[in-house]
Amino acid sequence: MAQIAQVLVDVPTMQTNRPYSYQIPAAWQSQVQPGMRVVVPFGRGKRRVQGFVLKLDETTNYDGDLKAIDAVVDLAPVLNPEALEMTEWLAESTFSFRITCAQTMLPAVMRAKYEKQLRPTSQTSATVEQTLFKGHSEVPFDDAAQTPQAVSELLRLQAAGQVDVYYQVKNQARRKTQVAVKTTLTTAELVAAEKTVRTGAHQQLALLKGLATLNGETLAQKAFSERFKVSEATIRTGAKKGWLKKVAVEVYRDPYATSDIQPTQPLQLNPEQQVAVDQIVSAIDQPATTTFLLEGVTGSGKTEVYLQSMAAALAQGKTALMLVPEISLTPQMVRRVKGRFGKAVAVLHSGLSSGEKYDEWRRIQRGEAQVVVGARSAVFAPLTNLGLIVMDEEHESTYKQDDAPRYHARQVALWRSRYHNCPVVLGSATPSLETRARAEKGVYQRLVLADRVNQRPLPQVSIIDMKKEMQQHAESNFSAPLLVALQDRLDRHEQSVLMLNRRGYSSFVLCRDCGFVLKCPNCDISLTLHMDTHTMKCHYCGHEEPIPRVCPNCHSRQIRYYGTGTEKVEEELRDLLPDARIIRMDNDTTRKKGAHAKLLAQFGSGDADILIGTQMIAKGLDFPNVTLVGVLNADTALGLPDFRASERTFELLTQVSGRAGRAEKSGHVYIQTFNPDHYAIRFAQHHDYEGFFKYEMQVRHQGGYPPYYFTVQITASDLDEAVAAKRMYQLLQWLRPRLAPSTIILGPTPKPIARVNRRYYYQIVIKYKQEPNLEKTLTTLLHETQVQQRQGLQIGIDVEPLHFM
Ligand SMILES: Nc1ncnc2c1ncn2[C@@H]1O[C@H](COP(=O)(O)OP(=O)(O)OP(=O)(O)O)[C@@H](O)[C@H]1O
Ligand SMILES: [Zn+2]
Ligand SMILES: [Zn+2]
Repeated sequence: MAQIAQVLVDVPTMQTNRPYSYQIPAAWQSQVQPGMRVVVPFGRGKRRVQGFVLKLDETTNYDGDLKAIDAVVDLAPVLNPEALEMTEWLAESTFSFRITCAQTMLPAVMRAKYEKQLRPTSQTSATVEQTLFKGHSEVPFDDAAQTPQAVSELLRLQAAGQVDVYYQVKNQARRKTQVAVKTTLTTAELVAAEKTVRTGAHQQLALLKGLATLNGETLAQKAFSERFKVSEATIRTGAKKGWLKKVAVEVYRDPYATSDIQPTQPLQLNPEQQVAVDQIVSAIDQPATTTFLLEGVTGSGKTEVYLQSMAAALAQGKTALMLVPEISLTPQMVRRVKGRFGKAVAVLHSGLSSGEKYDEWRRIQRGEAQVVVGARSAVFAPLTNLGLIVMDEEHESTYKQDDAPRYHARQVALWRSRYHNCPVVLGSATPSLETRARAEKGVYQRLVLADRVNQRPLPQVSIIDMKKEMQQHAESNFSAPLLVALQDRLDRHEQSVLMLNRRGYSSFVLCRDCGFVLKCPNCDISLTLHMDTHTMKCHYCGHEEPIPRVCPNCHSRQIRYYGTGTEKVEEELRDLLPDARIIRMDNDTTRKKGAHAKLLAQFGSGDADILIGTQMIAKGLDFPNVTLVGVLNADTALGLPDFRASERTFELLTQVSGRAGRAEKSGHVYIQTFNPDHYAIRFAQHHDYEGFFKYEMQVRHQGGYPPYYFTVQITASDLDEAVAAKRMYQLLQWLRPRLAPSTIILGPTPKPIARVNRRYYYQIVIKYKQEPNLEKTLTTLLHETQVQQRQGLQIGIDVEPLHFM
């Protein structure tokens, strides 16, 4: 019998991938299994930490006395064998710690929370007692560590043994339970009990009759008292007399319980859809680990392809996972999947309360849900026997996590596909360049839906040159042609969508006369405005210059920060079109839970004529009566200091254009821009993804950017700017000799928003084609910087970062 457990411990300040051995107390030896969480003593003193059991051993080669496991948190493993194996791969490929990976796979409520407390020691001086503890036996660390000075003072006291930092494990996952009734008496005993009740006690008789119908099952107390018309007081009496027991039963919180989703039937596929479904289903049947790229124009019916392929997996007794960028933004998708698969569907996304998420997660873990729809972290859903993984809008950057482990859900999906031997479908109208390039090489199999369903044409797109418009209408957000089109839709009772691009607000300057954006002379990337230093900086190479007062290109004085808010746009539109009914969707109007879905439902039911919004309205919406789409400012994303700026702009314009004319009536799109000749805008005008792909690949090739190069970003942050900067320069010295001469290292440079949360950020970008030493070097870096983390400096490693800001 296993007596030793290998435990991955969670020590926030001293992470390691090496498991520690613990004795399993005799009483638990048959219970403890890999994948369970346990609480173990760690280090000296009374410190307790949480950990995951990785493995069981009969013996240990450790000589000393092994400490014993203190408590078992779970009654059954929370990480299955697949998840345990995945932590190892994920930690290696993202340069993070296994414990962080293990926790990422669980719903937030199940992650260990620690309360960090300061406690006095036997060596605490009287002054420290008075100033820090003020007579208390412990004080919260965060209260005491308000300033950098306070932190360094605490570190000094800790080093001198005057204070102890103490971590308290908290487990916050709570099941929701309900009181239910249950009887242990036989039918004969219940009948006998009836004789003991006086004849007038109708309620008690009803109670006994009711209990007799239960056949030993439990029934919620509320349902019981409604069904048999007995009061709670009578049930209490029954419990006293020993007729029944009150028990707590678990109930699931169902986030979609109140919604009225109509069941749907599979649609008759068109020939292109049929080809796609046939290919995918054949890979499910084989089974094969093929990765498909489903490249289908907006409104081509990709969703129906996903649904019918998923149905094929279910028909084989397998499960299906469908990833979507952010469900709260696309409530329509959840409805479609639930409509087709009903109760078999579990939904995981950030819009749910943590309790709801926990319940959905357990339904999946227990095999009660065969289909999972969810955002990024749903890629870890504990589905067994996977038959298909679908990733909708695969180009979306929300699939990449910003904090450690900095994983991309696509990478995890591909790993799981190999584990389960099942296909993956990556779907998009605008695939990421990386994905499309892989399909070109034959790594992914490309499936194309070239036409919209029912031969609907893609909308006509007009580009409006705002430099000319500005000369005529000065400061308006609306060009003359767009206004005419809006009025026209009002007259015809059709709907319009207006998008205001808020990405990259005011962080760059643009000439309103010639559209000029200031670029770095070395990198051909836009310079970013830094108001703190009043300079323009390049975030790739560090180049810096003063903010221009006149346009370097045309000498106009109309050079300014570009930007305008949704609220201002709404106001102006109400002036211009007083009769229009307008809905505004932005961060302000959608903060409340469910607000998104509500506003969209309102628009969908025809309660408004115009929907104004930020990027959040660009994607996935399928409203038949929308025939006009207007983009107020196509340029803001173009000005970002990021080599993906053109790709993002093309993608956004194509996606938002795709909202127009999806049903019988044809659509029209107006794109307002200061750069009417930019290739990203031209290709979007012609719905020409393939043309854009070829052109952009050349640009990337010339600039030495992905997918021709791999990139890794390393950031350092500290409360003290000098410490962060100095550490980055040391890091550069340390890295250079360890990496191949052909590898390019850019920086260090301060990050565009150099100071966030009182911390200063500096970054280095490594670009390489082949770098045999990378893995070893970065793993060493990860482990060595642990010591510095303790002193407040934080190092982050990001493989293939999606944002360079
Ligand atoms: N075979 C079909 N016959 C009839 N209607 C269909 C068929 N396939 C899909 N549709 C309908 O066409 C519309 C567009 O489909 P869908 O929303 O799946 O497009 P999409 O490719 O996901 O577009 P986008 O990329 O813009 O989100 C939907 O209303 C859908 O119900
Ligand atoms: Zn100019
Ligand atoms: Zn530069």
